[in-house]
Amino acid sequence: MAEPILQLRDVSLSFKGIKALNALSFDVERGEICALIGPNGAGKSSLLNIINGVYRADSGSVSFDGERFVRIRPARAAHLGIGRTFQHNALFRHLSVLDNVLAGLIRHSRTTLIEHAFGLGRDRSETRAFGRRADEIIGFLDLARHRDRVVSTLPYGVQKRVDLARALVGRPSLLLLDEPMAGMNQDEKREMSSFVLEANRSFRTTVVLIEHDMSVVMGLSHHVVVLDYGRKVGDGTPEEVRRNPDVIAAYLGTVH
Ligand SMILES: Nc1ncnc2c1ncn2[C@@H]1O[C@H](COP(=O)(O)OP(=O)(O)OP(=O)(O)O)[C@@H](O)[C@H]1O
Repeated sequence: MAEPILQLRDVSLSFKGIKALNALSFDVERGEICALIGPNGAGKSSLLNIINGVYRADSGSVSFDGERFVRIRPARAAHLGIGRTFQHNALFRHLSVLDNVLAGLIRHSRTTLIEHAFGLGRDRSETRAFGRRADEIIGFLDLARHRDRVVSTLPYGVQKRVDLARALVGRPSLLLLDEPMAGMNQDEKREMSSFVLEANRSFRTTVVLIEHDMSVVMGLSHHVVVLDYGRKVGDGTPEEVRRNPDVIAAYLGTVH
């Protein structure tokens, strides 16, 4: 069997005595959509922050694409192919959709400061290539009619799609989505789900997403991992997790 794209082994993290993650281990298979669920404060965002290097685990390890690390710098994570969106979108609100999507390529630039300053060959060809890639992803996410609009003037659901475009334009092999559907109505959630699924299928992007809406999780994911107080209480297919009594007690049975 192929090696999982992501392996977490005994990952622990504390904040001033609060155990955000407690000896957490699980695998994510290449090409799957894996949902991370659990009550508020269960440790889901902290885990994404460890995978893309925003936080350093106190102990344990993460292996991505065969490379094992305890701490990885965010720039290195992006370079290796880990893309990320944030819970509260971190877009440049006063810039256009196109400029925001192009910002997702900054870490992929090979142009030096000198080449950039003097508009030398590599700068010009890179600029053209980046423009093409940005337009491709803008088209893919049905954002073409918004391409030159300032982000702050767009509806919330469209802004979340711009955030997805910015994360996808770097062609990540692993895409981490922190509540991509938070605050959306049902139509917007359906639309966003179909774009996540399309990205997974068309680009073979492995997806790890945090989501609270169980109907979205059950409809979209191949694999569900359930956290409660930093511990794993469920790990399996959506059906297995739905039937797991520990999960029902920890999460599905509680008002969220
Ligand atoms: N930077 C931080 N400083 C201090 N405590 C933190 C920090 N980040 C997370 N925590 C704590 O770690 C625990 C896990 O938080 P985390 O945000 O990872 O949970 P979550 O499952 O993503 O929650 P939510 O669903 O509300 O986003 C919580 O007790 C939280 O208060």
